[in-house]
Amino acid sequence: MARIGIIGSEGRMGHALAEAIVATGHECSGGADRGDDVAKLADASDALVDFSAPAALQGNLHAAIGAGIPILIGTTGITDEHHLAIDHAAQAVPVLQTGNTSLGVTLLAHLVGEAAKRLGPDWDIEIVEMHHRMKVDAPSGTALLLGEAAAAARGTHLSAVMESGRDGHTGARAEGAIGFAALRGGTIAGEHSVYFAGEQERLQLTHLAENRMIFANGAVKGAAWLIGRDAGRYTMQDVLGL
Ligand SMILES: NC(=O)C1=CN([C@@H]2O[C@H](COP(=O)(O)OP(=O)(O)OC[C@H]3O[C@@H](n4cnc5c(N)ncnc54)[C@H](OP(=O)(O)O)[C@@H]3O)[C@@H](O)[C@H]2O)C=CC1
Ligand SMILES: O=C(O)C1=N[C@H](C(=O)O)C[C@H](O)C1
Repeated sequence: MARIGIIGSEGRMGHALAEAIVATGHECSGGADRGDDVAKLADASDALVDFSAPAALQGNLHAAIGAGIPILIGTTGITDEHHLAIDHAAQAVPVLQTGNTSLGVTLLAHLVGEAAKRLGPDWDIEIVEMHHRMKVDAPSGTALLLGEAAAAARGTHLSAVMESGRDGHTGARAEGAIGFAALRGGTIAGEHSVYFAGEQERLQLTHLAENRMIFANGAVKGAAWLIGRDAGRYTMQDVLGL
């Protein structure tokens, strides 16, 4: 039984996470929201899970380091600067950052890498995602994670090949580009499709989240797995053994 502290506890994921923690026999050590003392929550916890906002990230990492406990970061919309801060924190405590904690997307990322590797550079890669009307960041963290998996399989970095937000006279698609499109509406928990478009044929890999409990359950699994690990940066692939 682990004591798990929730950052962003009043949000959609915060509520789902509280439910998942109890359902899996763990204990919720409390919640921290805007203006609350995260260090106090960290002191009462065996692990922290962050589903809040990028602005809170640095303070959350400090709190985890101060208490000497692991932290799982599920918050999306984070920048290169945030990633550097995560790398730095991972020298002191176990840190897992991911745009998606679900089993299905973790496996999908692996499949996308395989497809990108085996199909080769002639197949154009496009990633389409759709989320509920309240989502504030685009492309989604999951879309970026899938794009990174495809780019890595092609021996490059997503930042070098990413095409996002096409509008107007864009010119032809750049060779080797990985394109992104983001749709928003309704109450959709999360849909991601990765298209591999070749000559006269197309492969489409899709994940449909029917309920955000899949993210909450994965986050609890990840947080519990981090407890007792050496300091370092971990992934959901590590947790699920994929
Ligand atoms: N990795 C994954 O598997 C998943 C990641 N996510 C990501 O998790 C994040 C949260 O999503 P969701 O729950 O839907 O969003 P919500 O907006 O419903 O919840 C976010 C919560 O965090 C609070 N918050 C905002 N700023 C801070 C801060 N500085 N310190 C502490 N708390 C703060 C918000 O409070 P207030 O209302 O006052 O702003 C709100 O209660 C998003 O980035 C989302 O993309 C979501 C699902 C799965
Ligand atoms: O904001 C959400 O809701 C979600 N965010 C994550 C993302 O940005 O990919 C994960 C999931 O798709 C739901």
